[in-house]
Amino acid sequence: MAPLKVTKILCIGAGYVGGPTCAVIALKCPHITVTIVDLNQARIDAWNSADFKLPIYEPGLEDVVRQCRGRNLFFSTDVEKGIQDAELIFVSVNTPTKKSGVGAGFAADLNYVELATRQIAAVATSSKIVVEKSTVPCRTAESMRTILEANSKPNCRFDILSNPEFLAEGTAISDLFNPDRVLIGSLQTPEGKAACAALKGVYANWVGEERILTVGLWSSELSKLAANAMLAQRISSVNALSAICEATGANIDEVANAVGYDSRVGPKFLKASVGFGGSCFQKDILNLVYLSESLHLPEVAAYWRQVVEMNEYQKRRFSKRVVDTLFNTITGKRIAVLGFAFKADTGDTRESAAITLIRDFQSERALINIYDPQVNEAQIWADLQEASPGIPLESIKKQVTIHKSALEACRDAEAVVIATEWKEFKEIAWEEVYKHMKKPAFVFDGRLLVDAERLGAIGFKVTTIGRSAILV
Ligand SMILES: NC(=O)c1ccc[n+]([C@@H]2O[C@H](COP(=O)([O-])OP(=O)(O)OC[C@H]3O[C@@H](n4cnc5c(N)ncnc54)[C@H](O)[C@@H]3O)[C@@H](O)[C@H]2O)c1
Ligand SMILES: O=c1ccn([C@@H]2O[C@H](COP(=O)(O)OP(=O)(O)O[C@H]3O[C@H](CO)[C@@H](O)[C@H](O)[C@H]3O)[C@@H](O)[C@H]2O)c(=O)[nH]1
Repeated sequence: MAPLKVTKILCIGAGYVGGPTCAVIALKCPHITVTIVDLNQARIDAWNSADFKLPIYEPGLEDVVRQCRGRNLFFSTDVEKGIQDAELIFVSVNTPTKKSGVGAGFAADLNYVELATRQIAAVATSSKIVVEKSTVPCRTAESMRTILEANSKPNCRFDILSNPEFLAEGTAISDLFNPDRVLIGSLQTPEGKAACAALKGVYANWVGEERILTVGLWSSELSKLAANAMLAQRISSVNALSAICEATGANIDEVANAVGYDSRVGPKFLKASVGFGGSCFQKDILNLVYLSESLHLPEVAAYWRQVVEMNEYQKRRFSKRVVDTLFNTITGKRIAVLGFAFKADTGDTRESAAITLIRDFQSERALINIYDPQVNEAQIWADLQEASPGIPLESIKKQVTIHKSALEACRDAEAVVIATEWKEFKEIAWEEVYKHMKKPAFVFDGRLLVDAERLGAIGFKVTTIGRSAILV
């Protein structure tokens, strides 16, 4: 069966994945018309804004959108028209952890995927390739196929592919330009293979064939969960070792470097931290835990669950170290938290370790100053409110202040806590910060970011994750 040459693509979901991924497809494939739709009008308005104030911050994204928007890249809320026109549809909607019902706290909430699938079935009047872009549990494509086939019109067939996304926020555009691999899963039928070839043809416009892996549907779905679980496992492993370093005098940077030199281990993703955050790692591991339990594999479930438990322990351990070091109480003390995003180069705050730390400091009745170069105030207040249900925003605002610069946030503080690895925190005028802080002035580096010896020489008392003594 000759593969279809795709000319019209729709993406349902204009979020962190759908937006950048399909903008890059539009850039690299000028012969393809790409439309990205979302139910969220404000989000679509931001993608269409005249001054390119896009709804997500991602280095290089604005440049891509400037080149294609209005040419072969369109953003819209007209989901139905988008479905009717497209030959290939990416489903790139959110799949958060379920908050209630069966599997609450572990299983993925597939409601958005199901609603999008039902809408495709209801509206489509011609055959479509439907591509699962969202991260989903193994065998979700089967449910999508059942829904589509049960609701399809005559002469309308649907082929389902799995094409999980591996981009990391903050480096999304370079990851998309130059991916380690593109993974496409399909049924191993002639129709499935033809659909797979059609999608492969899209990526082949800029990705070398040797990096486009084609596999079975279920392997593709599971590979996405497996990749995230193994990446997060590396961080939890190094964070577990950081606790041993703090207790023994070993230095986690030196240990990670020595271990990473082994080519079988490799140097990447071994940076000890205050804990991993982001919308994916925890959600996807919990999803894997739920899948393992559903398959009656309790030992496998317990193994992966420990990766998340170690991450919680790491956050708790860090907050406690702050309290212990500040003479066992932070009540009424001013603490500057530098960074609110879950990692540098993004404005995304989902599952950010900073939120947990601030909540812990709030419950110790500290006064907290926050500064982040990208996260807007409204987002910070929304996250803090969600983290402390039942506490009115006015009460939170009595304890927490948001500042417009690091210097301002550190003024009159007793301690600075580095929660996100923004490069600008490395380059702050630390001498100036020191002058304006209460003494002794403490720095807690949760990201192995600053030069502890240099700060020590200025006069700071520095506590670094994975290092034992306070440097004076
Ligand atoms: N964020 C990442 O870095 C990343 C990376 C790889 C994979 N993923 C996965 O990709 C998926 C999407 O993640 P995201 O971060 O882009 O989520 P997101 O919340 O930023 O975006 C999802 C968008 O889908 C829209 N939506 C939901 N249902 C819809 C419908 N029926 N019709 C139209 N729009 C609809 C929402 O309004 C939202 O704007 C998730 O499964 C996630 O696990 C995320
Ligand atoms: O050595 C490291 C590396 C990362 N982190 C932290 O881990 C979290 C996640 O970082 P990263 O993986 O870089 O960002 P994400 O955007 O969450 O990307 C992950 O999750 C995506 C969503 O599934 C996948 O597509 C990506 O491949 C996968 O890296 C962040 O809080 C980082 O600060 C560390 O603490 N130490």
